[in-house]
Amino acid sequence: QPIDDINELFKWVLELGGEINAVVRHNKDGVRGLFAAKAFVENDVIAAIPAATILNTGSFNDSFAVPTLTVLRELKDRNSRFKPYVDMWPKPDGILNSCNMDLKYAPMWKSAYWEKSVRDWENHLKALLNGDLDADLEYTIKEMVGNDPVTLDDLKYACAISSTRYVSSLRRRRLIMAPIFDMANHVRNCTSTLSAYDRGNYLYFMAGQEIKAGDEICYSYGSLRDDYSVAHYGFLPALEDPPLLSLVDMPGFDPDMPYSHEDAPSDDPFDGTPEELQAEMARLKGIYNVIKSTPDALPPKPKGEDYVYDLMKDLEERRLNSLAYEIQRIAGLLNVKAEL
Ligand SMILES: C[S@@+](CC[C@H](N)C(=O)[O-])C[C@H]1O[C@@H](n2cnc3c(N)ncnc32)[C@H](O)[C@@H]1O
Repeated sequence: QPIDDINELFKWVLELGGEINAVVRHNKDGVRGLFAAKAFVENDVIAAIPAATILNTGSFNDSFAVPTLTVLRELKDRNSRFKPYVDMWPKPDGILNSCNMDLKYAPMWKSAYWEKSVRDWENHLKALLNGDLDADLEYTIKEMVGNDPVTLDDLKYACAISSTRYVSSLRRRRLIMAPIFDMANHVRNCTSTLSAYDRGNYLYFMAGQEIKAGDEICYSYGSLRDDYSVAHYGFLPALEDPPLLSLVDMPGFDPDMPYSHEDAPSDDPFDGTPEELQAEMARLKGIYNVIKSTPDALPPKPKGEDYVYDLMKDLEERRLNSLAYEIQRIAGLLNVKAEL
């Protein structure tokens, strides 16, 4: 995630009437992020982003093809009016989520749900490329990008860019991509907010509390569980204490219910009658044993050689730790010894 072209982006946003009280640099983990250029108190404006710089990537009801093709259109258009913004998007090797994860990693999920999800994304994007979905789509590839050649990798990249960067505002119920704001990295309990898009033609990014000059500015992408965060954003959030079960390992997880940030699963620890606790402990042990006994699909690699491999192994370790923690907690309630 380079920062060479950041001045062009800032210049463009300011020329179009924006205000930016932040700078972009890499944080201690090497991740590009947004940092306070001055001290803020609650409700101070971190950035005022003019409407003319915001990319509208479709409605909540549109298919995945709309944000994907909107981003692809701007990537392919040499005269895009969003060029200073497009130039700051991560390059294909600097972005990862289910849209562009190589299928060789799919078995590393050790979860039927997530493995299917990654394979489904590839199949959707292939169907989009082949025109198999045209009759069901809001826009076809040709309608959006004309005669420029389009590859599966182009679609995977555009899909990953849009789905890791769009946001919605309370008033304007669209998927929108807002420069500067979208440089803020995730912190689960971050209090900074995005205005509803109801004051003038600006989207305001506002401090949720005091922020010291030079501190990294965060935004909460929601209550991301580790597995959900890897699938949708390609990173593991800060470790929680006590550890949180992965989304797919939670007692109420229903593979047929789409996940919604507004209705995120509860963090309240499971409780019930001794029979219910016994059943829950057995369910968790079952998952734990399946993960432990599933052989790795890829040969071991030294740490630091392959980002995706390391990420998937770290996710597996976190999953096992959170399962072990929860099994032990329930065993404590039942006054029995947890055998793992
Ligand atoms: C909206 S962008 C944030 C800005 C991004 N770092 C950039 O330079 O373009 C979302 C992406 O940033 C990265 N990211 C966000 N929060 C992160 C965090 N807490 N730790 C590591 N990477 C994070 C992930 O790659 C994610 O897909």
